[in-house]
Amino acid sequence: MIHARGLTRVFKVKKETVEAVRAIDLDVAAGQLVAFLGPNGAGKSTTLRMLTTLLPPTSGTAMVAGRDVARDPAGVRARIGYVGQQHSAGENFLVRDELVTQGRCYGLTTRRAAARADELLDLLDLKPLAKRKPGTLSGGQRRRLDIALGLIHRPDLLFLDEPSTGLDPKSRAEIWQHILRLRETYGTTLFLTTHYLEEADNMAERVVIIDNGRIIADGTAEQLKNDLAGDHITITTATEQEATKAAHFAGTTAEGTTVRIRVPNAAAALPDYLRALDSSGIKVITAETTRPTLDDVFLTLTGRSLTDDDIPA
Ligand SMILES: Nc1ncnc2c1ncn2[C@@H]1O[C@H](COP(=O)(O)OP(=O)(O)OP(=O)(O)O)[C@@H](O)[C@H]1O
Repeated sequence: MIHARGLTRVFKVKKETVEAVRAIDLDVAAGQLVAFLGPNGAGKSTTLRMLTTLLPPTSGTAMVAGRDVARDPAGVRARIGYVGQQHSAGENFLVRDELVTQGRCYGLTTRRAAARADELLDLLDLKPLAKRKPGTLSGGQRRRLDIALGLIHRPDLLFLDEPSTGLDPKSRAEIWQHILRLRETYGTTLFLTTHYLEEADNMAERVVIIDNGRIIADGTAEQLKNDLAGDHITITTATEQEATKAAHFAGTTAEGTTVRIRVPNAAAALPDYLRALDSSGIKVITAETTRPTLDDVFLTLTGRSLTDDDIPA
């Protein structure tokens, strides 16, 4: 559904050159749900804008929904939907009328546009709001309308830029329910960016991480966590000397009275580690095991946290 090779975008701002996206290769199969992650300024939006024909690549190629983004942008646009960070509905029409009007813009007959509007109002639980103006909807309702508008022409592939950002936790959960439901109903391929790592971890079947314009990891969340981060065992001891000794056993260093070690399977490794410490006379006060997060994956790869807002663009 997406095949990009050497996709690159360079911006020239006065005398400065910004390499926003650097020669990325990306293949997404039909029906996949891919979460595209990266810190601020990593190149997510620029990639999305190139794949959706909103921005021409500086070099490289991309076939999206079977069409070339450079040679046949109109063909790409007819086959994809794009839900950007800005709202897609104006304020002039009521919700259902907006859907019908945008359907007509895609060349649907009034009858077919109306039928499609009703189908989407149903799918996205917007039926009771059909006669409201978009400006009167809540944030979550408005986002559902944006998604409905992105789907009006039955695209095979839907791009969503930060679909859950700015919503309260309940509305975020609802948006995800709807995203999963539309995938189940239509088999739509979904490519989305998100800042919420737990969402990517729980919902996406594939996670692609971009940093500094380059793809640095690509796989299922489980694969990435197992291969690149591993489990952790954290113990605390009564004294710093004991912690230093306990850390030495595991080939690491202690922080005060805390020792944190990385192992492939923490639940299996913990009993042996505790026995070894016990037989050396080291008294362990607390012990816990933790599974890694996608942030641990990013930390391993870059030495920085994905959730760190201070990461320079
Ligand atoms: N029109 C532009 N002119 C100059 N530089 C740009 C332009 N658009 C993006 N950039 C730069 O390209 C880099 C990538 O930006 P992009 O918006 O793709 O990042 P992002 O990963 O989407 O970030 P965020 O999560 O903050 O939206 C940044 O350094 C940004 O400042």
